[in-house]
This record gives sequence, structure tokens and C-alpha cells, in this order.
Amino acid sequence: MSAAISLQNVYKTYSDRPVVQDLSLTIKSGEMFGLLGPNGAGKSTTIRMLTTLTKPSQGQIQIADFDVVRHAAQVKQRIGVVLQQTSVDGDLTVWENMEFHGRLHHIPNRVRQERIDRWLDYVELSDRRNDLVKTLSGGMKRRLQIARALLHEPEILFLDEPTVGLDPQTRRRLWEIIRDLNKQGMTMLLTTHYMDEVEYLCDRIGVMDAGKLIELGTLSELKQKYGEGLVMTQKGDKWDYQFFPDLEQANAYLDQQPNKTGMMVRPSNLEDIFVELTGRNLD
Ligand SMILES: Nc1ncnc2c1ncn2[C@@H]1O[C@H](COP(=O)(O)OP(=O)(O)OP(=O)(O)O)[C@@H](O)[C@H]1O
Repeated sequence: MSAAISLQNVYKTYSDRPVVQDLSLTIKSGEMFGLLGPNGAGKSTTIRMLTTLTKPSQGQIQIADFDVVRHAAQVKQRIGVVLQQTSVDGDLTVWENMEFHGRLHHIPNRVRQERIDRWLDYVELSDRRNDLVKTLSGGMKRRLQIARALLHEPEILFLDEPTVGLDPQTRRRLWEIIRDLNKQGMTMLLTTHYMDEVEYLCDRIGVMDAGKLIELGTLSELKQKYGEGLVMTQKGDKWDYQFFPDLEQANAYLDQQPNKTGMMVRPSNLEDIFVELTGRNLD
């Protein structure tokens, strides 16, 4: 597989304050990549640079072999973007939002109508096509954002916190859409605060903290690295976490303890690894 997204030693500085530092990363074509990190880690800034919305202060970014600064127009043709803050226009209908976006991308009329129908159908909004967007639920608006981002048939889709603020059923529904698009071959980069989202969706995970990429790998690689078994020990109102290569070794350790009160063993998960790495919970 070739590289869909490539960052080499990328920095972004605002008023001398580095918010992204020395970020190098390659995402293959067809990959579903999750960028995880606490508030202010630099995830949105990274997405903004990848999607030509802001320029890197230093370093190189290529999308489908096009430089994001020198060939921004070619990059824009190849990417779809669903950002947290880019909302759909509430005073237009569902169809008008799609139509407007299609015209911006100069999609010829007949093709545009066919694609609007197809993508609205795909995100199950066909029956709401004549409704004002402000009358839609949060989940429907997000689905419309996705349909709109797909209208010009991008190769790569960027999703910044795609399910934030949505109820569990709606999140699941969006996950299915995201998964299905990836199965159809679309490269995807998503940022999220939700560990379960990354675990469920992503082939590979990058953890950002304070502007730096501090960990990278598949979930199983990360679990192998940090340990698949965990011993939790209650210390007052806090828990101490100790990783072990597997559950058997975690249990063996527990068995050796003279006092097992306040101790428990369980399989580790991504959140444990995240807390170990950043010393913080995400919520
Ligand atoms: N336009 C800007 N001007 C100045 N500082 C900025 C700007 N955009 C972002 N920052 C700062 O850069 C840092 C990284 O922000 P960013 O939004 O990329 O983080 P994030 O990981 O996406 O966090 P969140 O999950 O809260 O969105 C923050 O400290 C933020 O205040």
C-alpha cells in the first residue's frame, strides 16, 4: 500500500508557542488511523494542517503525494473533512446544503444530483431532504456532514471528534458508517477522546500529548508493549496500576501478596495505556 498521508518533522507554532512539535507519521492508503490525546494535545491543529486550513510552520506534509502548501487545490480535491466546528447551515435544507457543496466543487449538474441522492440515501437522510437542517438531531447533522464531505468522492476522509456529544445508539450508527466507508477503501484519519471509538474502529493509533506524538502502533502492539494483564491496587481514593505481560503473570503476582484487600486483576485496555503514558484520564 502506498502512503496516503505523510508528515515529516512538522511543527506548528502560534506566537512562538509550539503546539505541534517534530511530528513525523505515515498513514497508508486504506488505513483507518486514530489520533488520540488529551485536550490541547494538538490533534485539531494537526488535522487543520493536513486539510490545508492552516500552514505548518516547519516540515513537510503530503496528501496523496501532493504537498499541502504548494498544491493545496489538488489536496482539497482528494480529501473530505468533517470538523467539529464546521457545522452545516441550519437555515438551508438538507438538499440545499448538499447542492451548495456540490457546486463549490464544480460537480456537473447530473452527476451532482445522482451523488446527492446516493449519499443522502447512504446516511439515511433521503426522507429529510427538504427539511431545514436546524430541525435535525445532532446525529442527523453529523451524518449530513459526512454525506456532504463525500460528495466530491474524496480518497481520504478526516473526522475531528466525529461522535462527540452524541448518544450511544447514534454513535454506534456513525461507527458503522465510518467502518463501512473504510471497508470500501477510503483512508481515514479520526481524532477522538473516546478510547472505545479507537478500539472499535482503528487499525493503528497515535497518541499525542503536548504537541508530540508519544506512541504509535496497533492496539495489540501497544498491549504487548505495555502488558496485557493489570493489577489494580486501591490506595485511598486512588488506584495504582501495575502492568504484567499477561493475565497469568498478573494473577501469579496477586497470589504472592500476603494481603489482597483492595487488589484486583483484569485485562489491560487502551485507557490504561493512555493513563500510563500521559498520567491523565481523558474525561
Ligand atoms: N489559532 C490558534 N491560535 C493560538 N493558539 C492556538 C490556535 N489553535 C490552537 N491553539 C492552541 O494550540 C494547542 C493545541 O490545540 P488543539 O485544538 O490542536 O488541541 P486538541 O488536541 O485538538 O484539543 P481538543 O481535543 O481540546 O480540541 C492549544 O493549546 C490551543 O490553545
